[in-house]
Amino acid sequence: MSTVEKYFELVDQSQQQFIETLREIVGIPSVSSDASRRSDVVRMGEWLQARWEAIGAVCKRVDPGKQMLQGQELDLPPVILGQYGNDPSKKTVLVYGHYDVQPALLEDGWETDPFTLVEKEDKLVGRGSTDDKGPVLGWLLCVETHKQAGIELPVNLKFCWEGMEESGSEGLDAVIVAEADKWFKGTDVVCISDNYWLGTKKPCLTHGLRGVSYFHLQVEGPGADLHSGVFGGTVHEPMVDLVHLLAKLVDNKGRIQVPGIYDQVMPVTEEEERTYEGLEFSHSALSSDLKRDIVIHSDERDTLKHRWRFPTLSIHGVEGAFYSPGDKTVIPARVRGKFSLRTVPNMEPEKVAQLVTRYLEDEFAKLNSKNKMTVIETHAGRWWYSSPDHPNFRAGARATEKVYGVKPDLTREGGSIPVTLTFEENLGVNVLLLPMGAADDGAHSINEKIDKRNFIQGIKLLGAYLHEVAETDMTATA
Ligand SMILES: NCC(=O)N[C@@H](Cc1c[nH]cn1)C(=O)O
Ligand SMILES: [Zn+2]
Ligand SMILES: [Zn+2]
Repeated sequence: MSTVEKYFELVDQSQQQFIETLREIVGIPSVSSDASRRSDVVRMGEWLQARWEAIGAVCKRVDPGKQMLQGQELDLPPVILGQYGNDPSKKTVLVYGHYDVQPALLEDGWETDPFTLVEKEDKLVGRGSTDDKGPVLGWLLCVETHKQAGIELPVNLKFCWEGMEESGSEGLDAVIVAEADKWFKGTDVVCISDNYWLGTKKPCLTHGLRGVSYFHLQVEGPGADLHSGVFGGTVHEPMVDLVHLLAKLVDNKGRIQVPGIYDQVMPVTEEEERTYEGLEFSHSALSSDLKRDIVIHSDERDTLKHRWRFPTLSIHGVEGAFYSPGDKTVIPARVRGKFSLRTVPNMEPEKVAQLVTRYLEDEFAKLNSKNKMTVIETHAGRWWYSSPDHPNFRAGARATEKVYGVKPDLTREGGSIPVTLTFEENLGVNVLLLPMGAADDGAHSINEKIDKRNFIQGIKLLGAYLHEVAETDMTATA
């Protein structure tokens, strides 16, 4: 039996124990966007540091500074840097993941408490199970299992765990820039497990991500909320202005209405057209996931293009609006609409912000409103595109074949992990995205889950990848 097979066998034997550990960390509600949960985010980072140190990793906790959140000044959660092994004859792999999660409330529609991991048939349901606690834990369990089995890790492992990814990775870029020639020195390749398969059956490797530019559109009117019976029709209502402006941003076919926004978008080439062929992706599976057929496009390739390589604009919510049950006849005094654009090659965030702001100012001027409008860009992360023709991807493909017995699809992703580009640019090495979860996991949604199979096979995949990297000449071109 080869060392990798021995590792696989031990992973299989440890399944229930691995699930219990996932249960423990899903139970830490590390929601980075909620000031009242900040101590839980920090606790989660400290949990990871303690567990890695317990197996002999050398860790460094970096506290990246402060932030203002919900009117409070808070310490940003720690970035946990670490190193396991320091053998100059081995390659060094840097892995990244995030230990914070999206908010989740039972009343959002969860069938069970979001922060209690529930085993439901073949699923492990709980906030963070797939995004990104399952994969982050996967790396730890992979190394712990090697140690327990007496199998030498074939590479040196560096890691970087952050607690602000779901809130724009505030503070992280500065840490990476500062540590590029220090903590991260000697890194040969980077691997990130924080995205999903295209479908539910076939694994994939990912070589592109969209960027994200997030905006708050604030409209301020009277000094306090007003009675609509007394003031309706006699004052400029902030909500009326806001709804009008939000409706001007995008049409119901997904076409962004901001002039100039498509000018920087790279045209589709014939070579790119071919990359959409033969992928595990279908509208019927997508509609069944969505529980209703609400897909805009009729051609599957168009859906993928609008997910991967065209910009999109989504409206997320309105702060300050009346949203409780009942019929309160209020005119809200100040409202903030929140929306974001997903950006693609070759869009520049600065240009996007300029176009969006100018357009909203022009549209607001047409309203002749006496309210005050402000456009605030709260965070922006850049898109990333890389050629999959690199030995790091070949190592990922071989590992996938070993675990799943199929060649992985090559995909891009509609979501954003801005740190990917920061690593690539500052460390000058290739980055592979190696997802663990499947398309129907419901990341950011209610009832988020990871299939037991993906979790367990995923832990094997991460280990197999490290063994493949060790045997791959990272300087060889195809
Ligand atoms: N798994 C990656 C992910 O979910 N990324 C977030 C990043 C983000 C940006 N702003 C807030 N969160 C995403 O929405 O793509
Ligand atoms: Zn994530
Ligand atoms: Zn996420």
